[in-house]
Amino acid sequence: MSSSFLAYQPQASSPVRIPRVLTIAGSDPSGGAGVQADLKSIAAHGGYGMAAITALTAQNTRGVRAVHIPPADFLTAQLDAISDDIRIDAVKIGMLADAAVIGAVHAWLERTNPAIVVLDPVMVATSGDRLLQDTAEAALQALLPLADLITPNLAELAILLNEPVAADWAEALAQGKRLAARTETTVLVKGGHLAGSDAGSCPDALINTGGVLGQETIEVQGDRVATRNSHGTGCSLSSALATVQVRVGDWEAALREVKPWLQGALRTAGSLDVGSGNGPVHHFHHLQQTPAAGEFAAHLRAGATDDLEAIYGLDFIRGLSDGTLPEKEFAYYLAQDAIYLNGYSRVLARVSALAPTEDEQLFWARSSQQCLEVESELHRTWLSTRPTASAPGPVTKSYVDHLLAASVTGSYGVLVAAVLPCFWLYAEVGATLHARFLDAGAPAGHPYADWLRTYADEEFAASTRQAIAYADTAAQYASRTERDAMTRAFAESSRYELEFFDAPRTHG
Ligand SMILES: Nc1ncnc2c1ncn2[C@@H]1O[C@H](COP(=O)(O)OP(=O)(O)O)[C@@H](O)[C@H]1O
Ligand SMILES: Cc1ncc(COP(=O)(O)OP(=O)(O)O)c(N)n1
Repeated sequence: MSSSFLAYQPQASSPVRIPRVLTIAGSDPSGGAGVQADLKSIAAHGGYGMAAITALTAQNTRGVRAVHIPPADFLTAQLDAISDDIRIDAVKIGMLADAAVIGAVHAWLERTNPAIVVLDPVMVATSGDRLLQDTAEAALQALLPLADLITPNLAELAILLNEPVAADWAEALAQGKRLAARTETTVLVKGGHLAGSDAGSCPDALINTGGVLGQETIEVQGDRVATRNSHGTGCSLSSALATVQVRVGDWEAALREVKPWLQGALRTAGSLDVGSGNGPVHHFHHLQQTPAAGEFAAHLRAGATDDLEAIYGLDFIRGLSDGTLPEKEFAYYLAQDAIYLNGYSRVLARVSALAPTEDEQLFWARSSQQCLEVESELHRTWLSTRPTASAPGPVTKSYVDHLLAASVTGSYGVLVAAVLPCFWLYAEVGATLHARFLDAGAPAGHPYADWLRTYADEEFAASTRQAIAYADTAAQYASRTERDAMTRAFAESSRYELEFFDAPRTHG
């Protein structure tokens, strides 16, 4: 047992390993804001989340349809049930709905005096719907001094000061200072709704007149993420700050940790594909470790290097290139290729069926059809004058079986990775062979000249680039486990590409 483990005792004064954070807020059934966002945000920062619900909203990403406020006594019952039993390391307060609810929260805070209180003075949703009755504003003002951190957006800051909304960042900071002075607490001024010449960035600033911060104003700059999926950013930010503050005990450090996370949550929000309005942010984006665009494709290509080198070293490839390949082996290769293409076409049809977008569905369906066309063209031309084996050889059979097995996993990404080497490695080998043929002066008597010329197909090269891009995108949406399975499926198919080129020598 480590000494730090022994030092840990579950007493009121003991160090906190997992912050127990209570959100007192409204419910958003669409999961993007309110307690639902808070609980995700708390969990995303390693906290244990609890929720006492102040109000039920009927809302989605397009707006709020209705609000139901249960009796304030019942909120008190929820709060007491928690504080009578559980040590609360931090409290985040969100939608308070009306004066009776605020009264219940006010009384409970005074009774329990939690160590950390973050108050997000939710008044109006971004959709424009009111989340606090205007008759409750005085009660809210009275609650502000009980918080350790207040996190108003620009509109809320203006209402709390009874002033017009700040026209720029400098004015917002001045308003923040006035609110901090009046409430004698720390204020986080948020730049999410900045307009005009300041709208290019998204700064936030901690302001405090009472010496809690290192300086009176601490600005943390941030890039503005171009997205409409910002539903619940305020809720997510305030509950994340409450959670991290338990661990680090310093508002500036907490903000510097949370802000990049929130930017990532905004950047990846679109991948959630939730709703048709202002969608939610992706609270758990950091767990997915999404690869950057092109990164996964580069990883696959690097993994195929050895197989490609081995392909170039094969007698079959050398013979095809310099024209010394025995005709019998070429015929075997063509016959097996035709059999393979038939199976491959069926697998591509399955990829099309699993595709998440219409563009991808069309691409794979077209590729499936083209495979059949190439197969019948092979029979009509190259194979019409050569004896053909109608049974699949052992490599052809194993390769197609591997693809069929990948197609029953049900994962689009795994299947795309499995079919990709037949595009990618084939296109690279083809381009190299064609270039070698041209470098040799395209000798007229070369027995495989016509075949080598087919490798100069720009349409196939373009399809290959598209297939690689689709695999790369699929990896960005995949879990780490699925990406590993994609890597394995690609590697196995690459190996079969190598064996397929060698099969005429070993089985032909
Ligand atoms: N488009 C954006 N890009 C980056 N950060 C943003 C964006 N919109 C909001 N934020 C950040 O989200 C947090 C919430 O800000 P804001 O939108 O002003 O509050 P609210 O969600 O309460 O209206 C702040 O840290 C702000 O800087
Ligand atoms: C139940 C509930 N609480 C709060 C909000 C407002 O969320 P917020 O994080 O301030 O951001 P917007 O979604 O308004 O941008 C809400 N909508 N519902």
